[in-house]
Formats: sequence, structure tokens, C-alpha cells
Amino acid sequence: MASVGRVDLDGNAIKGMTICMIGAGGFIGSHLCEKLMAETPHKVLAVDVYSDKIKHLLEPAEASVPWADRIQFHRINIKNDSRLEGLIKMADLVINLAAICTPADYNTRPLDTIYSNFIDALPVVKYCSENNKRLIHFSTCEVYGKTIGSFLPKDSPLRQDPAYFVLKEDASPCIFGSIEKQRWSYACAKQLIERLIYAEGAENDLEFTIVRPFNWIGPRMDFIPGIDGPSEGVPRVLACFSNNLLRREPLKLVDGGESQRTFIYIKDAIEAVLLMIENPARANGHIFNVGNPNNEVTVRQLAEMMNEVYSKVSGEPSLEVPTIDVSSKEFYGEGYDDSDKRIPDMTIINRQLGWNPKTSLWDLLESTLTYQHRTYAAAVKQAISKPLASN
Ligand SMILES: NC(=O)c1ccc[n+]([C@@H]2O[C@H](COP(=O)([O-])OP(=O)(O)OC[C@H]3O[C@@H](n4cnc5c(N)ncnc54)[C@H](O)[C@@H]3O)[C@@H](O)[C@H]2O)c1
Ligand SMILES: O=C(O)[C@H]1O[C@H](OP(=O)(O)OP(=O)(O)OC[C@H]2O[C@@H](n3ccc(=O)[nH]c3=O)[C@H](O)[C@@H]2O)[C@H](O)[C@@H](O)[C@@H]1O
Repeated sequence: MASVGRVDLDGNAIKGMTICMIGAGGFIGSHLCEKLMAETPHKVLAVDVYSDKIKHLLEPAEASVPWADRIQFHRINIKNDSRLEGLIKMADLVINLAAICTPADYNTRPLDTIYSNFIDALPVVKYCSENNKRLIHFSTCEVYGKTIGSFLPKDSPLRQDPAYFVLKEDASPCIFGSIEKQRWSYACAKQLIERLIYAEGAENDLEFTIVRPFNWIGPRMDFIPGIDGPSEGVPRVLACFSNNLLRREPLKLVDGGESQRTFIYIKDAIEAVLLMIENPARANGHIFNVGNPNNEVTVRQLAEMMNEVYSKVSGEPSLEVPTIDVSSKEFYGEGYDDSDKRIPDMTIINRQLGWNPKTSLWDLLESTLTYQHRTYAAAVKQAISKPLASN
């Protein structure tokens, strides 16, 4: 089965390992656990405060699934639990995904954001360094902040020159707004933990890999407000727009929806993470952009495309008024700011791991919105009809 004859990129047999995955119950963690269970012999010590998104792996319908003894869930809050070091000691590799990572929190809960992304990650780095454990740490493309090009005059021809906007791990600067723009609390905390990990590598020989995801999206991302998350909660854009489509209300475009993003399908991105896991000699000491430079859209174009795709997969007519403008102050509150454009340079990941993304934006939206429709449409219909029924 999965483990037979598996070799790394240099043709060496891959040995089974024990992975301590912190934040395993989240969006990325759930997909990574699935991949590791289905296709590898590795064991996972899954650490999180929630397990809903991996319960299909932990409590499988058939007791005899092949991975039953390869995944163990530990309900631990890494802020204050002494069991963490013991689990790290038992592992060959630590993957840290735990973080507050929704933009609605960065300016409204800046302290929690900074603690979660920097202070709470410190013991993980320390235990890895002290116990000689390899670490794969999840950072973010937000560490690049804004592009150099965004500071050029609007009509400058240099804005079209990739040198002014393509984001390179080893060359691009990190450009954030002023301190009162608390949006950057997350990016700044992630940047400092990257610098700390890098320094542990340089001074204490910590074996590390840093991942900078560029808008990974797919099934199980975040929550639908009022269904499997708080009614007033504001998830990331995929779930915000899915929620609007499920409720047949216009999609809200923050400050005109002019910002640009490159979206990558979670399953493509997970392939890259698996290559990092299984090719330590090629991944250690590197920072990797993981994104899809071919899937760039403005947020407005994303909204229009999601409206069209959702109509196709749900069989419902597309929205007559698909979008509505909203100011960032109204939507996120004081202190919001935005990255203007995010195109990942792929040179390093291509050279080290030979990895490339595959899935087009249309295709990834089709499979993701099919999942959203199947998972949530009935519950949303029921939630919408409730207030009427009780009148
Ligand atoms: N999804 C993306 O596109 C994306 C982009 C850039 C960076 N990232 C980074 O990747 C990582 C994972 O992102 P995600 O999208 O899966 O987010 P997520 O919120 O779905 O997952 C994070 C998980 O960490 C857990 N967690 C948080 N604090 C914890 C604590 N103190 N103790 C134990 N568990 C804790 C949460 O319960 C959650 O299950 C984060 O570090 C995030 O900053 C993600
Ligand atoms: O995914 C990533 O790579 C990183 O970027 C995200 O940040 P961002 O892309 O700004 O967050 P989204 O919520 O996905 O928003 C994307 C864009 O859509 C806009 N938006 C969001 C929601 C909405 O309803 N309407 C809307 O116009 C936002 O203002 C922003 O310009 C988050 O910070 C992290 O999850 C992560 O580190």
C-alpha cells in the first residue's frame, strides 16, 4: 500500500516518521493529516484545541481503516500546557500551524494576534532547538506586506515591471504600514518568529523550513457564520463570499475590491508540504513561497467568478446584484490596511523541490463551492426560515 517502495526526490527510500503537528485540527492541518494518512506510512501526534475538521480521521466509520493506529489527537492549548514538550520529544519532525490568522482579528484583537503568532510559538521553537528536532513552521505571504510598486505614481510604467511586484523569499523587503494600522500586527509577529527561527538555525543549528502560504483555499476553510461559527464572526474571503452566496445576498467588496490575490487549491499546496516533509536535505534552511502565480484576480473578479461558479454547481440562478461596496472601516473597523498584490516568485521551490501548482482558479472554485453547497445549503436554508417560522 501507500508505504511500499516510496522514494524521495533523490531516489532514497523514505522511512516512516512521527510528526508532531500543532494546529492539526485547522483548515491546512486537516488536509495535511488526510494526505499523510492516505499516502504515507508516517504517524501523526495531532495537537489542537479543536478536532471537528479531523474527526473523520479519528473516529472512522469502519474501525479497521489502515491508519487507525497512526493518528492520535491531543487536545492541548499550547499557551499553557506542559505536555507539549513531551510530545515534541517523541517526534522526528514538528510542524507548527497554530495561529490566529483571520484579518478581522488583526486590528480588533491585536494583542491576541501578536501573542498567538509570536509569543506562543516561542516554546515550540525552543523545544525543537534544545531537543534537536526538525521544525516546519507556517509563516505567511503577509510578511511581504505591500509591493514596492504600490508606492510608485499610479501612472508609472514601472508598475508593470515584475521587479516592482513579484515577491522573492531572499530579495524582497517586508513593507508594512504605520503602527496605528494594526492590520500589520499579524505580519509583524510572523516576521519576527521567522527571524528568530532563522537565527536559531544560524547560531544553534536548528533544522528548519519556513512556509509562506499565498492564499490557500478549499473545503473546510474557516466557518460559515451562524452555522458552524459565530453569527458575528468574519472569516477569510472564501468563507465570507460563500456565506453571501448561500444566503443569496450580494458579496461585500471591501474598498472597491481592487486588491489582487493569487489563490491556490489546498490540494496542490499540500503536495508541496509533503515534498518538504520527505526531502529534508532539500528543504532544510529554506523559506518557501507556496502559491499559484497563474491564478491572479482582483477581489472583484473573484466575487464575479464565484457568483457564476456557484450558480453552476447549485443549479440556482446567479445573483442579479452580485456585489455591494463597503468601506474597510465599516467591514473591519479602525486600523485595517491591505496588501495590494501578491505574486509569488517560484524559483526556490522549483529548484529545491521541483514543485508546481496545477489547478486553475475556475476548477478549484468549482470543487470548493460544490463542497460548500453540499455541506451548508440545507443548514443555511433552515437558519433563514427559522425567524419566519417563529413569528
Ligand atoms: N490558509 C492560508 O491560506 C494561510 C495563508 C498564510 C498563512 N497561513 C498560516 O498557516 C497556518 C494554518 O492556517 P489555517 O488556514 O489552517 O488556519 P486555521 O485557523 O484553520 O488553523 C489553525 C489551527 O490552530 C489551532 N490553534 C490556534 N491556537 C492554538 C493554541 N494556542 N493551541 C492549540 N491549537 C491552536 C486552531 O484551533 C486551528 O485549528 C497558520 O499559521 C496561518 O498563519 C495560512
Ligand atoms: O491567505 C493568506 O495567504 C494570508 O492572507 C490572508 O489575508 P487576506 O488575503 O488579506 O485575507 P482574506 O480574508 O482572504 O481577504 C482577501 C481580500 O478580500 C477582501 N475581502 C474579504 C472579505 C469580504 O467579504 N470582502 C472582501 O472584499 C479583503 O479586504 C482582502 O482584500 C490572511 O491574513 C491569512 O490567512 C494569510 O496569512
